[in-house]
Amino acid sequence: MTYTPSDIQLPYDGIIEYYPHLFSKTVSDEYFEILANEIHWEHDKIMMFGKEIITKRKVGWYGLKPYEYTYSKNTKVALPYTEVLNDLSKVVQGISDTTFNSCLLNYYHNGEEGMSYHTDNEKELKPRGTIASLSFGATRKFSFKHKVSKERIDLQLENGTLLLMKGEIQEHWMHALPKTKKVNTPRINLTFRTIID
Ligand SMILES: O=C(O)CCC(=O)C(=O)O
Ligand SMILES: [Fe+2]
Repeated sequence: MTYTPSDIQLPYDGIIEYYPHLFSKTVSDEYFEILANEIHWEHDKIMMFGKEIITKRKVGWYGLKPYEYTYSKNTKVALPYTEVLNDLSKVVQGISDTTFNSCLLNYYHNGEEGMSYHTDNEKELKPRGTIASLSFGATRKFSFKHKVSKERIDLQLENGTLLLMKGEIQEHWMHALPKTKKVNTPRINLTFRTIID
């Protein structure tokens, strides 16, 4: 099966590929349930204004090896892929023509949980490596903001959507999952990544 991305693009300095309905609603709902139940979800610790904060959002970190991943001065050791993570990894690898070895998962209980502007440029990651982001559950707005021009591009990430972030994008564009009072249901996001071995 070949998949065609939508024609949504960043105007310059990086590439996205956006696949609005990679999975049907039925299949996506099944993935949501399995991931909600089987992932070892933990609250995340981040540094904010020099203080350690425990997020309401929960995270999971999985890999083909027990990779260590440090962000905001917090180190996590990857758990082994589950069967579903293995299946999803194969699907996104086929579409993106990339080999991933790890997956960061985020569980947002509702719209009051989000992620502020950042780039996925941790030193463990392969430079300019593609990142594949799968979304299940509630539709949420996802925003890109250019570091210099401040131009903003918004997408809606629906249940069963795939977003690829490619090339130099992390050097020039930040991304965020803005908080919103309009969403009362949970969302799970998976970002498949390549850690340098
Ligand atoms: O939940 C999302 O869509 C974004 C997650 C994200 O940016 C990250 O995990 O680095
Ligand atoms: Fe990110």
